Amino acid sequence: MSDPILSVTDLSVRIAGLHILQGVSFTVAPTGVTALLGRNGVGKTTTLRALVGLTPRGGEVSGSARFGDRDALHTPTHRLVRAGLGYVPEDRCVFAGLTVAENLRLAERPGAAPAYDRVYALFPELDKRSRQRAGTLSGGQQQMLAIGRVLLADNTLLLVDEPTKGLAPKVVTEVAEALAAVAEEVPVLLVEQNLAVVRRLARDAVVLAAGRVAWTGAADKLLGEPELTKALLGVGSQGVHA
Ligand SMILES: Nc1ncnc2c1ncn2[C@@H]1O[C@H](COP(=O)(O)OP(=O)(O)OP(=O)(O)O)[C@@H](O)[C@H]1O
Repeated sequence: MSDPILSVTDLSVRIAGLHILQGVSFTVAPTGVTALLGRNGVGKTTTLRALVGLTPRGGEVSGSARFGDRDALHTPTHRLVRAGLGYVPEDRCVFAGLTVAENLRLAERPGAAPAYDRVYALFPELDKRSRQRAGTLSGGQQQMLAIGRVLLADNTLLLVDEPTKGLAPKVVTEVAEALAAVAEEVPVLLVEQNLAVVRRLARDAVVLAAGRVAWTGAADKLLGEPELTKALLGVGSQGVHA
């Protein structure tokens, strides 16, 4: 098997006196989608934020996260971004007062030609709405803008946090379809609560529990065993279809 694109070893994060991650180790394959799963509040977002150097001020991070020839935990965020690490945060973080086109322009990287063709082929809606203020887009359109922004550059790994959260079922399907297309080009570490989306997209799964990795393996194996799914995630997987 090819080398992982990301190898996380013994990642620990303490924030505000809480030992949230207590020695998390896992790898992300260089192709396809790896789902990072776990019950609410287990530390999935904390993991992604630690990987991109966005742990809240005062938080303590230790361990290592090998990304290419770097340790992501000891590399400033802007260098990681330049090295091809794309991050789509949970709250989307679009600039509400700016237009769609302006949001995209801000995401251009100096010295690299922005791939507007790729973004508009995947999300034609962004092209149509280029002059609309991002704050007036629907939740699904804002999510597309947040994903579109990272796709302007040639990334080698995307970290995507709960992209379907709060979206209507039809829009969940649209976003999942778009991510499936994205994942054909670039590997994705995906935090996702919607197991239908996980089933649709993920080949590999990593499950966090009590600050550690509780299970890793094939996503379809996890979701194909209702008792395992229930034990690890606290929810059933039956009747889950994207
Ligand atoms: N800045 C912070 N200050 C205090 N506690 C925090 C902070 N950030 C995260 N936590 C706590 O750390 C734990 C993990 O949070 P995190 O958001 O990583 O979980 P999660 O698995 O992504 O949850 P969810 O599935 O609900 O989004 C939670 O108990 C949360 O309250």
